[in-house]
Amino acid sequence: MSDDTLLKLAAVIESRKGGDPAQSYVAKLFDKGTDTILKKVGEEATELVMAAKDGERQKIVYETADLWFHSLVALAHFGLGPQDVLDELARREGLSGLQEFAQRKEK
Ligand SMILES: N=c1c2ncn([C@@H]3O[C@H](COP(=O)(O)OP(=O)(O)OP(=O)(O)O)[C@@H](O)[C@H]3O)c2ncn1[C@@H]1O[C@H](COP(=O)(O)O)[C@@H](O)[C@H]1O
Repeated sequence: MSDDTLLKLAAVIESRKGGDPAQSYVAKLFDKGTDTILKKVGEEATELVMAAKDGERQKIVYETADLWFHSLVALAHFGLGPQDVLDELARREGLSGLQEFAQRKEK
């Protein structure tokens, strides 16, 4: 998956806002709202942890894809997108983890 794939998927997700929940899984999530979307993010994170504990490499990839996908839905729900996250990661480039941590404590 390239940055482009993330951006294209985000555009599809955005296009599902107000769509028919019977026709689209993403439209169904938007229709159900914040609690359902955040619950899915939590579930997918847990499934990833369980796959990682089992050490199943392909399952780890599969569950990470589910987590990234549902995170994109959550971002869209809050009026954000993958570019916002990519910008934040780019901002951190070159900072050591310790510098990043120190900056956070100042906020
Ligand atoms: N990448 C995904 C994607 N990954 C996972 N899923 C769905 O996420 C759900 C995963 O949840 P679970 O594993 O918990 O399975 P489940 O118990 O059946 O899920 P729930 O119904 O309980 O939520 C499944 O229903 C998958 O189909 C996805 N659904 C859609 N996409 C992308 O989103 C696009 C738009 O999808 P629609 O809105 O359905 O057209 C698609 O073209 C895809 O590119």
